[in-house]
Amino acid sequence: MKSVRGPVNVREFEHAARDALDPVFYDYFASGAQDEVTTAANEAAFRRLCLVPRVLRGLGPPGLETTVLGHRTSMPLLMAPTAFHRLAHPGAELATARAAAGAGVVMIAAMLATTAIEEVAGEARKVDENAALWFQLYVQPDLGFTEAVVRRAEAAGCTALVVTVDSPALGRNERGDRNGFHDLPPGMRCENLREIGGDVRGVVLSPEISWRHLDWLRGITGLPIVLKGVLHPEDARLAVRRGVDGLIVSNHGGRQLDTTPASIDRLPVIADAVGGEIPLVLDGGVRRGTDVVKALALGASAAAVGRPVLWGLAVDGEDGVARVLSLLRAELVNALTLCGCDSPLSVPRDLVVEGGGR
Ligand SMILES: Cc1cc2nc3c(=O)[nH]c(=O)nc-3n(C[C@H](O)[C@H](O)[C@H](O)COP(=O)(O)O)c2cc1C
Ligand SMILES: O=C(O)C(=O)c1ccccc1
Repeated sequence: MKSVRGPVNVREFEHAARDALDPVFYDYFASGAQDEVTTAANEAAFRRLCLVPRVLRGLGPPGLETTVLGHRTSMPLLMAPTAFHRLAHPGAELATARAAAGAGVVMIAAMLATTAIEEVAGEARKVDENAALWFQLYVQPDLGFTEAVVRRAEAAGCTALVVTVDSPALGRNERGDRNGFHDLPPGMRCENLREIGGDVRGVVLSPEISWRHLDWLRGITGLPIVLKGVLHPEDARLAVRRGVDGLIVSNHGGRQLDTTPASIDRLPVIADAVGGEIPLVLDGGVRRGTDVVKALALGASAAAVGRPVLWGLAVDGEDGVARVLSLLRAELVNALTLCGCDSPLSVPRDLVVEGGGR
């Protein structure tokens, strides 16, 4: 039998990416904060959770199409925002955007991208004129600058703002310290930060950012606002009360506060707190179709992937990202079928039990 060339799952993509990348850049992508307890916990938690399939349900093949925040998506998987795609591949965010648009999934473009949001949006639209692009924002104490960035995202046609709220300071990245990696290499800039010179060191992750800034943001833009990085049910309740449109249950891939719980382990309490009022997206450690099914069962409308996209990009640019997305799509079809589910909306809570649970 002819063997398949290239990685056959996300884990193999990571290994291939490690071979392809400058070790300093690989460390930047792979690392978590401090002891990387949370980064490891995210994946470990999915392995601990078990699926209990239903049988003889007589269903057809599952359809994966669904909506998140009113946006149609070809599957319940989004691209989480990640900074600095140019470190992975010269195609950078343009390659990622083409792959996302080609696969019909929402790309959440990072404020700290190495390609301008206008160019990313233009490229996505060449592939699919209805391609969905959301914009991730770090609210800056300089509100004038923050507003300028929001206006650029709006003008580029982004259809939601993802406000990252788990970053009142930057997590302590010790691999970066060891490697002396604190700035982009020459020739690379944060193209959404042109107004402040394009230097990532100009970005302020400030503990002064508060719900008042959210109210201000609500007042200056009509875009739906999604908070990224909520882990406490009380914050989820406050978000609903403040008119937030969606939440990403996330610990930033373990890159901010180390020793937070695995994000999938927080999903049930957050889902209880919001009671279906607003959609939830889960990210952190999603590496398999079965992981997506677990997130759906525990209350998410969709999951999102960060590093898997970067591994695909590092291995083969747009084609590598496209391959990662198609592997996850095929795994998701297979997992839903084996679970006895025919759509992302019909994944019951009792499909998931703790390891050894009843
Ligand atoms: C290299 C890298 C850069 C990231 N940059 C950002 C960022 O600029 N803004 C943000 O909100 N989250 C950022 N994240 C966090 C991701 O959006 C996401 O929460 C996380 O990667 C999910 O975990 P996973 O990598 O295990 O899929 C970054 C993650 C990585 C790995
Ligand atoms: O690396 C990250 O996870 C991230 O969000 C970030 C934050 C500030 C500067 C560069 C990247």
